[in-house]
Amino acid sequence: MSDTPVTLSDFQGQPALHLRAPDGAQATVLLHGAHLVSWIPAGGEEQLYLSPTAKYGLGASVRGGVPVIFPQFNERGPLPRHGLVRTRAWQAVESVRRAGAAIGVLRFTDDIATRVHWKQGFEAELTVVVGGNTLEIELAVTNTGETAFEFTAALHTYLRCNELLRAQLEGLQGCAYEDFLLKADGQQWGDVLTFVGAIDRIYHGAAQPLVLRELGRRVRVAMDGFEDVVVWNPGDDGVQQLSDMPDEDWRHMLCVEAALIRQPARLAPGEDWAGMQTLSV
Ligand SMILES: O=P(O)(O)OC[C@H]1O[C@H](O)[C@H](O)[C@@H](O)[C@@H]1O
Repeated sequence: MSDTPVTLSDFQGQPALHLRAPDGAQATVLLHGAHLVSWIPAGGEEQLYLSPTAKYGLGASVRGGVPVIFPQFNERGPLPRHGLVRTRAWQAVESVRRAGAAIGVLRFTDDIATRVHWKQGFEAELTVVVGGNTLEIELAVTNTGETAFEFTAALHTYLRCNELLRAQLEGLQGCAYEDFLLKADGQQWGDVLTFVGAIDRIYHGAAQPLVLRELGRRVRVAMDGFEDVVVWNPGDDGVQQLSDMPDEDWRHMLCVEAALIRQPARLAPGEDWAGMQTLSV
């Protein structure tokens, strides 16, 4: 029904929450991984990149949208790459409309499969708020166990680009970064980052918001609670190693990830943490 803010729908054969604000702004979140796969601002067009050859279903990590990374970023620790929750089913726990926005909340609780890798009790909650020209994504984590734990995390957002080679990312001036490809540290001198191919950097201490700009459009990316920003694109060579992305598509996406990597968060039993990424056009 058109005035229902959130409906359970089907996306590529997967159960998904479809959020629709009164002004027509929309977002779609798979229960699998609490993975956002689409965001269309009011009166606008799709702002996220989603690979047309993405894989879905049991155990798959979806190429594009917003993967939720927790409790370990990449291979920086003993756990599976990018953690334990992006390939698991979450539960839809709440859907409401407030102040012109549609809101969906999904939850994941530790289980026997996560405890095989990580013995901690935890609850992760993803809240998605869509309305007008804005999308808010909040990740909250609670330590529900008996012992303290540390974690790293990210909202691994794939922004859509018309042409990456003519796009620029602004707002990282002065930030220190770790370059994963060059295995070197650096510092961003100019305010404008442009792209010629692969990039994989973790920036620290970003001024906010960042702006991804290209001819005729721009997307702002603000962060709260996430201290790092990962900027990733596989480039021409790297994309050929990805079985779930067409070769030419590296020019149509840029990951600008709200991340917590350099300084992991530590939660004592009963404590919680939350971080938010806000996208706006
Ligand atoms: O292919 P995935 O496991 O989804 O990882 C995709 C990318 O994620 C992050 O951006 C990392 O910084 C990259 O090193 C990694 O290649």
